[in-house]
Amino acid sequence: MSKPIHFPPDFLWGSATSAYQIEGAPLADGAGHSIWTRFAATPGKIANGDTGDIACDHYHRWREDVALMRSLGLKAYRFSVSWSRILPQGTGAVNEAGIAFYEKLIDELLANGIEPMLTLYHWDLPAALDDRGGWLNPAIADWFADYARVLFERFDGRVCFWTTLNEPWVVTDGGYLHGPLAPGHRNLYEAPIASHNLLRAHGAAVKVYREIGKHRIGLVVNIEPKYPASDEPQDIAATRRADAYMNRQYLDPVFHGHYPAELKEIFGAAWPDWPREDFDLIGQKLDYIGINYYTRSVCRHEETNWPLKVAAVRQTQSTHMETGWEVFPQGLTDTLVEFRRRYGDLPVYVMENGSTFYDPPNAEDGQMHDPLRVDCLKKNLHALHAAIEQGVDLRGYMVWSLLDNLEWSLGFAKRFGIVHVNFETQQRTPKDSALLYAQVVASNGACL
Ligand SMILES: OC[C@@H]1[C@@H](O)[C@H](O)[C@@H](O)c2[nH]c(CCc3ccccc3)c[n+]21
Repeated sequence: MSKPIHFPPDFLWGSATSAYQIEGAPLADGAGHSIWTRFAATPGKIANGDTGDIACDHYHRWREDVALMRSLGLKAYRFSVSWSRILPQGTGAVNEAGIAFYEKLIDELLANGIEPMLTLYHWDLPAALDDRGGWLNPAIADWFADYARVLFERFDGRVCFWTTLNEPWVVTDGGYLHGPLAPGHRNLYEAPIASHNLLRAHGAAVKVYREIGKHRIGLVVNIEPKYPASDEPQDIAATRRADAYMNRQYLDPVFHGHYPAELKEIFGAAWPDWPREDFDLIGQKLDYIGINYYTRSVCRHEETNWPLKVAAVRQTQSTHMETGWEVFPQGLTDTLVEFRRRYGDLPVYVMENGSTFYDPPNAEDGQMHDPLRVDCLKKNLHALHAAIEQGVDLRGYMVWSLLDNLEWSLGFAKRFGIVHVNFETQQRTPKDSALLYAQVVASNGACL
C-alpha cells in the first residue's frame, strides 16, 4: 500500500477553458470579429465545418457552468477574455457589454468561492488588428498593453491571478510557421517576428501591471520535454534544437535575457538581430510561471523535416489526439524539476493538463464512463506530487478542460472535458474523471 499523498494545504485545484472554445456568440453585443471567427468561416480550416458560433453556449450558460464548478468543489477557474468583446476594433472604444459579460462571470465565481484566473490572450486576436499586421506589427506591444490596462483597471482586486499570454509557441508555430491555426500563415520569416512581438507584448502588459496592479501576473507556456531517440550525436543535436525551439525560445528571453543559440541555426537568414532593449522589456519580473503539460517528444534527426530537421518517434501508449500524444506522466515531473533547475524557484502553476480519448456513449446507468482519462489523470497527479517532493514550489493545478469544447482546427470531435457536453442539447454530464477530480479536490490529493 503506497503511503497517502498530500499536497500543500492551500494547493489551488481548478479547471481551465478559453473564450473561443466554449463561449459561442462571438459577435454578440457589439463584439468584433477575431482571427478565429474569420478562420472558422473559411472552408476547410476547421474539421467537419465546426465553428465557435455556439460551442458550449457558455456566453448564455455561464451561471449554470459556475454552479457546475461549485458542485465539483473547484477552488479556481482559469478562463480567457476575448479581446474583441472588450475592444471590437482591438484599440479605441471600450464595448461596455463585453466588460459586463466578464464582470458577471467574475462576480459569480467569487460568490461561489472560486478564484478567477484571467488569461488576457488565448489566441483570438481581433481581426481589425490582424488587418494592421497583427503579431507582425511591432505596435502590437502597445495595442496589447492598452487592452490589458482596460482589464486591469476594471477587474484587478476581484481578479488576483493574471496571465498575459497562453502559449506563445502555439500562436507562432501554428499561426505563422506551419499554418494549421489562425491566421494560417506559413512563413519562415514571419514566425520569429510574430514570436518576438508576442514576448514584447507580454513584457509591455506586465510593465503596465507593475504601475497599477496589486496582485499576481505571469506567463503561461506549453512545455514538451524532449528526449533523444538514441545517443547518436545527430539525435542529441536534434533534441537540443527541438527543446530550444519549443521550450527555451520563451523561457530563456523571459528569465535569462537572450534567445537560445540554436534558433539562429534553425532559422538562418530568417532570424533577425534583435534590439538589445527588447530584452529589458521582455524580461519583466513575474510572480509565477504557468506551465501547460500534455506529453513528451522522443526526437531523432530528420534531414527532410522543415525547418527543425527533427522527427518525433511515435511511442506506444498514446491518447487519441490526432498526432497521438503519448501518455508519459514522468515527463510532467521532469518538466517541473527541470524548470526549477534552469530558471530558479519561482512559484509554478500547472495551468493545463489533460487528455482526449474517445468517450464511449452513455452507459446503461446513465453515467459517462471515461476510464482512459481517469487513468491518465491519476498518473499525472502522482507525477505532480513527485515534483513537489523533489522541491518544486508547485502552487496549483488546472485540469484541461472543464467542458468538452472546440479543439481549434480539430473541431468538437476531440473531447478534453471532464464534463461531457451534448452539443445538440447543451446538456452537461460529469464524466467519471470529474467525479474522481472532485474527490481529489475534496481530499487535497489524499484519495489518490
Ligand atoms: O489541445 C488541448 C489544449 C487546447 O484545447 C488549449 O486551448 C491549448 O491551450 C492547448 N495547448 C496544448 C499543448 C500545446 C499544443 C497545442 C496544440 C498543438 C501542439 C501542442 C494543448 N492544449
